[in-house]
Amino acid sequence: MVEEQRVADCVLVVEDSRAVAGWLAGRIEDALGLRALVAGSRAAAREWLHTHAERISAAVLDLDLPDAPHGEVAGDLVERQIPSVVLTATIEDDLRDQLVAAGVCDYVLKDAPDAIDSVLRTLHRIHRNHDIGVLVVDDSRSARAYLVHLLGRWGFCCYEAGDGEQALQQIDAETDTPIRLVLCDQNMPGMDGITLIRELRRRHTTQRLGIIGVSSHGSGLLSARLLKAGADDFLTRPFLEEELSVRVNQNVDLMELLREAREGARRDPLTGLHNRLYLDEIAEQLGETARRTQQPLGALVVDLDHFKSINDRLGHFGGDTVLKRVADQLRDTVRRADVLVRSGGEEFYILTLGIDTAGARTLGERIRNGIETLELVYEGETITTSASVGVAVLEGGSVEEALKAADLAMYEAKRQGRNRVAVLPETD
Ligand SMILES: Nc1nc2c(ncn2[C@@H]2O[C@H](COP(=O)(O)OP(=O)(O)OP(=O)(O)O)[C@@H](O)[C@H]2O)c(=O)[nH]1
Repeated sequence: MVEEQRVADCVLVVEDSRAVAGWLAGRIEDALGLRALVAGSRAAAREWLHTHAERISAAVLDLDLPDAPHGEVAGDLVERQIPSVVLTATIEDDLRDQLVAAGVCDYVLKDAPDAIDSVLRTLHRIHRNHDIGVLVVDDSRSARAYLVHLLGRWGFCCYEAGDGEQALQQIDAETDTPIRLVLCDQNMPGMDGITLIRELRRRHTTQRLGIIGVSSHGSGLLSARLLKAGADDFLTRPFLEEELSVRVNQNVDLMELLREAREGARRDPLTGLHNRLYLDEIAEQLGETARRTQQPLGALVVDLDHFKSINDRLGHFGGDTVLKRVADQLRDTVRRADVLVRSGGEEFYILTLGIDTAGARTLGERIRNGIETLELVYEGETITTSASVGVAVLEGGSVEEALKAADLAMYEAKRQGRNRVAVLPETD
């Protein structure tokens, strides 16, 4: 690792207009959940840098300050390797070149209608990038150093590999900041870029690992070959520093979106719990872990009683409120390692490893009691609810078999009068 990871939760806002600074600080705190440190002059900015440098994740800079009218403050930030975004009134080519050469990572036109959104997007990226490892693969030490330098401006945590073999080892090695993106040169002795990309892609999906191919010979055919081998994007040398940052950030954005979409598809939007799709995906592995480690697999099916009458009385919004509260209660009751799923409607599944029948019965009873004693008030009306809980513990069985048995037990609990726990098969 060549760049030290910075644990930081503040953004430095350097702006001499109090009104603009206050407004920016508010938006940063609301949108990003980061603390904004405000400085109205270069001297004040230096004071923050003196006392808080380790906590500053990024900075937003006004270049025209009473005690530094020519953007001198940018140098103070760059010197400390703090990624900076400049808010500027004009962006002539000269100024742009000057800013980029000074090491500023982005600039935003003050008067642009989406200026604040651009600043927030850039700050979000920088802050996020601190947790993203980028592996730079190139046989040229100076080419690697240049890329690492540019990526460091954007907060990335960089790793280096001098050839394909090293890159494959690095990808599989444990690192403090997992490698999520590879920048891979095409022309390397031994394994070339295309071969390495093919191998990386065989091992990892785009969602897990982004790959950008870098080539020195700008032929369209080579770019196409890099993409066909599995790269998500490519860069042709020589490139503008801005092109690199845009491509890298957009690829990381895409991975983030894919991850969010995937995660969202596996969550129930009402309660925020995992859903059936998630359970189906992990079921096989969970059963396999139970068998391999010879741990019993406990399944609990929790079904609310007479939930239809709650909907009939309170309407669907009222019913939804009850479901959310029950979900919170279940979340608070199970252990972090347990699997908790809203399987549909008013039914929830819990899967837990290494529990015996007595323990699972106790857990079922705790859940039943927690739901019965929930303090629920909806539109001034006090509501009570209860649940029937089916419990099954299998040794060496699958998740499906455990849930089937727990489901039968849940129906037995309903049959016996509801608001109770039933265990199947009865082994006690
Ligand atoms: N508010 C709300 N209701 C839901 C949701 N999903 C399912 N339901 C309702 O849950 C009720 C389930 O009714 P039933 O299957 O008859 O079960 P029950 O009334 O709980 O009766 P028992 O399970 O036999 O005790 C139905 O009225 C569904 O419309 C949801 O997301 N929100």
